[in-house]
Amino acid sequence: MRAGVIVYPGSNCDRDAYYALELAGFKTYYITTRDNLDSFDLIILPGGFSYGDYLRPGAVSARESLAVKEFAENGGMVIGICNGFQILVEMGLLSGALLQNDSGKFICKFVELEIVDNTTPFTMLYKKGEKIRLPVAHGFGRYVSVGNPNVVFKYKENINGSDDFIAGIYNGNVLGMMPHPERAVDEFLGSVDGLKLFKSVFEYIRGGNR
Ligand SMILES: NC(=O)CC[C@H](N)C(=O)O
Repeated sequence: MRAGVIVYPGSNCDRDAYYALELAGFKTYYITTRDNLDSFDLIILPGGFSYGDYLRPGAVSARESLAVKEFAENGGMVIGICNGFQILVEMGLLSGALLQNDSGKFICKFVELEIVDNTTPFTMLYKKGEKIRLPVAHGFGRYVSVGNPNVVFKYKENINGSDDFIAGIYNGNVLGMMPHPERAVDEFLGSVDGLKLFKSVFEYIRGGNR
């Protein structure tokens, strides 16, 4: 199973994502938006400050990620984490918007989350209602929903003012989430709760559901 981690100018979680994907069993590659994506089973848009977060976080990257959009629209699996989630929303692949935290401050800490939906390709190895601990690190994580997004994760405490405590949503084959599962895949990182996410999607693809 082949996973591609898109490296934008300003990405800073690409190596963490690579490490997590390899642990879950993927053969992983660093790629750019100009690479051919046809041979990949999964594309990751990692966290960071792509294009310096100008004009809004994810705004510039979204407009140079047409190949990712096409990949997702053809049914390819895509995960956007933190800045990657911001890019997916700016691309219109996921609904809503990610605005500045209600505190106006950057938040960097472990938070508790609830698995709201374990029927997705990304969460099928978790239990419904399971509580997990993942780190967050964002200044623009306040999710404002438009329509009825499919909620996958909720914060236990509303750390950033998101509508309905929403921390992550999905739409078929596309997942976006503000917390960082790739930074919680080994005991020395303080939590292993993120690993099951990458293993879930690995198992899903291996089952021939691509
Ligand atoms: N860790 C990240 O991906 C940071 C996300 C984003 N640039 C923000 O500050 O909101």
